[in-house]
Amino acid sequence: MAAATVSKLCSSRNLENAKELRLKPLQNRNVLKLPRSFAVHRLTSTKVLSYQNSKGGSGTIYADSNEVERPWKTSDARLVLEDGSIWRAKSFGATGTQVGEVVFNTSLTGYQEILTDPSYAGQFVLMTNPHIGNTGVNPDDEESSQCFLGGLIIRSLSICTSNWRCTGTLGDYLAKRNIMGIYDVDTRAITRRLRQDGSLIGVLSTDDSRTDEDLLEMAKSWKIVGVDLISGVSCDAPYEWSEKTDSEWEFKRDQHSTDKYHVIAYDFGIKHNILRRLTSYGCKITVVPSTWPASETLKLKPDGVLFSNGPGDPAAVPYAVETVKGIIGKVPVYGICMGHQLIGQALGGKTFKMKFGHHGGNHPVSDLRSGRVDISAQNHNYAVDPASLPEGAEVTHVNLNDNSCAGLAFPKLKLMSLQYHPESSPGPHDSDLAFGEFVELMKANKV
Ligand SMILES: NC(=O)CC[C@H](N)C(=O)O
Repeated sequence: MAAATVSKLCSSRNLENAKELRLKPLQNRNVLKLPRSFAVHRLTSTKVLSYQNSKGGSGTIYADSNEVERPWKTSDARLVLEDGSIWRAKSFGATGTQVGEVVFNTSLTGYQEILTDPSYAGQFVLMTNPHIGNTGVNPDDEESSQCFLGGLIIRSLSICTSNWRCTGTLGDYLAKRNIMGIYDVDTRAITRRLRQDGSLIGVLSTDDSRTDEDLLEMAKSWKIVGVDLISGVSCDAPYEWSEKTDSEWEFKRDQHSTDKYHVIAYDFGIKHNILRRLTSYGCKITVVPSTWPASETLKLKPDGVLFSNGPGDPAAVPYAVETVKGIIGKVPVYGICMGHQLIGQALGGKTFKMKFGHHGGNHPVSDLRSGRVDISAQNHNYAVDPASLPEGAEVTHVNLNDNSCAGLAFPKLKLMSLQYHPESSPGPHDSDLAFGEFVELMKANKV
């Protein structure tokens, strides 16, 4: 059908009150020009235009996406998943081609803290909250000095920012850090696919010269299991940390210890808020690289040792497990996420890869000792198998969504660990008291 015929059809008297008009694919022109009397309201999907004409009639026109002239960008990026599915999207941030594991995160807020969480190295984060970018970015919400993740996948990119702390847009922020982002993609459908089939590797590309088959091959041949990712995100040399939570955000003003406990914090990809919360609880912290020997740590005679969060497969970093083995039983220790998994292995237990993991700020966790339920922030794809743990190790917390192990203690070894994030950032603060528990563990060991 030629464009002229389409115009005639649209403006014909018969159609003035029409509610729906279906167009066959245009053969001669690739642009559909609507007659003046039709003001296009919006493009509700790539195939649907809603309109209102000057006579008060309104309705919907269906057309093939590349036959409609639109004032905004058409899809210029592809996400090719290892199952062969291809998702067309629009790009923002950096351009290029990137491979990674796709995980979905159910947090409603905190995208900047998620982007700077080093535990996402090697992964694309898909936000299930459809509206992202509305609060822009600011200098205070950084959880590390860099974005280590592979890319960001969102449904809708906010066209404006509104927040009193905002100093820039999400798009500019990602472009500056060379991180790819895509939007206008069906994030619900991808999430359902991941929930059904488990984690999938994907390739994001804005490069038209790469074929779908080429990108699929790239996705299929890439591996994340068995790869040491912590060495790529850890610091190079030890450093001191002394920054507390900013007084504006501090919510437990009077309860913190005034004693100073010296904590050595192993940086497997540590989030700043773990360091801030420990400092607020009265700790003096020395952060050390992932390869820092246990003997050097013990020489410093710390009051306690923290094993941090970090990306990737805990079974792929035997050197870190050896370090943990060399320290537990000698000083009080606290493990968070990757740190918890390494402790599990150091005790002789096993870790396994979950179907699609836990990522989000709304996971219920039960403390089996008190019966208390916390809503927690989580970000992990692996878990400790409690059945593999030796006698003396106790499961202290379980995730109420799937009963997986969410916390461990070994009182004789003065050891505690959590699979989730008591420091939140982003997420609820319910489990903040765990930092106090660690301080109590160090206190009891001192007297
Ligand atoms: N946040 C973390 O420390 C993640 C732990 C580990 N890399 C996992 O995915 O299970």
